[in-house]
Amino acid sequence: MKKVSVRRTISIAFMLMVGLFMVNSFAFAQVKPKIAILATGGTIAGVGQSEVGSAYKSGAITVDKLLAAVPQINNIATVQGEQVVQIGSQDMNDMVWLKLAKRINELAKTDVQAFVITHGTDTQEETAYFLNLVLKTDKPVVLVGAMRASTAISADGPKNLYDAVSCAIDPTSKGRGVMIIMNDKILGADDVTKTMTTAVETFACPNYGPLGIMYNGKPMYTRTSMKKHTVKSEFSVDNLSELPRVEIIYGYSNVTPLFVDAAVKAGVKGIVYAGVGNGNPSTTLQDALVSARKSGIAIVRSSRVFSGPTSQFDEVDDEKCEFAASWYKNPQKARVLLMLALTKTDNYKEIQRMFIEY
Ligand SMILES: NC(=O)CC[C@H](N)C(=O)O
Repeated sequence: MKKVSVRRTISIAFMLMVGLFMVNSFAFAQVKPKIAILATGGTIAGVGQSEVGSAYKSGAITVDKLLAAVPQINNIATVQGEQVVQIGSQDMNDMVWLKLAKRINELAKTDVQAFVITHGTDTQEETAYFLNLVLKTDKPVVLVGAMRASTAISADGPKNLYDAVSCAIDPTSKGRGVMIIMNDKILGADDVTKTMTTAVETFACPNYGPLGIMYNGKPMYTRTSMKKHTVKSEFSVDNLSELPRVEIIYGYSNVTPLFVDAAVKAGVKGIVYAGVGNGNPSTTLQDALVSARKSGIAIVRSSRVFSGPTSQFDEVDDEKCEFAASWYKNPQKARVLLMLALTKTDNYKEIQRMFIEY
């Protein structure tokens, strides 16, 4: 009788342990968040001629190879990789933006919990800002790149990619708008820009400061963006098959209306003027921009100066000229916002409102 009950106790204990193990491993499998990594190319996928030289080809390796270099990611997330394009980001264009945005909006409706986009650094800030304005999700979306090719000594891509995944799967990253992770920093799409051509420490938010830092694989946030983005944005790519054409024209001393005239002739819908100082055009340039405006082209004044606002009511009478001032948007981000603004309106007052809100 005693023997039977001892045996029974042992077998019950054994079954309990097996049960516990199964529940545990099931729970563990459940805990790993599902993440989509959308690859577009860039130096992070770059292959160099040597480990020490700077010459390399960007976008040379695929998403699978990229992920194979960082097996640690499999410990923290279940990854679904997709190769969207395989380009240097100097070749990024509106069509890829629309494709990327539509794909993320579609995946956001599934059980994918977060998104990481690998991207070349040259135009990474523009893609980030575009997505920030058109994605209809509060699931975390993080762009990541590298300054050193994957074959270089001390390649920065693997750590940046691990940080990007860690940031994206963290519950505190929800609803913060699109972010860029580079070199331990978490940078908001509304302000982030590339500040040095070759350095690893190149991305910064010159006006608002970073959103936080990555520390031991965890995001430590110190700031939240006050600008409208993602689910609160009025812009949508749902019915768009192309974007209105907007060109950027650069300001300098002795500038002539040559490029404004060319833009008008080419039939652009908007011009961003990267003016000197507080977005100032020369007298002749201003006349050319006013006549472009009169012909129906939207004009936004921005600045070639690295930081600070291009503010209204300074040396240019924006009301009289029917211009909008870009405030904290640099010319390349101003172009993104103006393209989306033009999908809604060409009223300069409305466009000005958007430049204040986004
Ligand atoms: N560091 C980089 O990613 C630059 C490589 C390339 N020009 C690109 O932007 O894709």
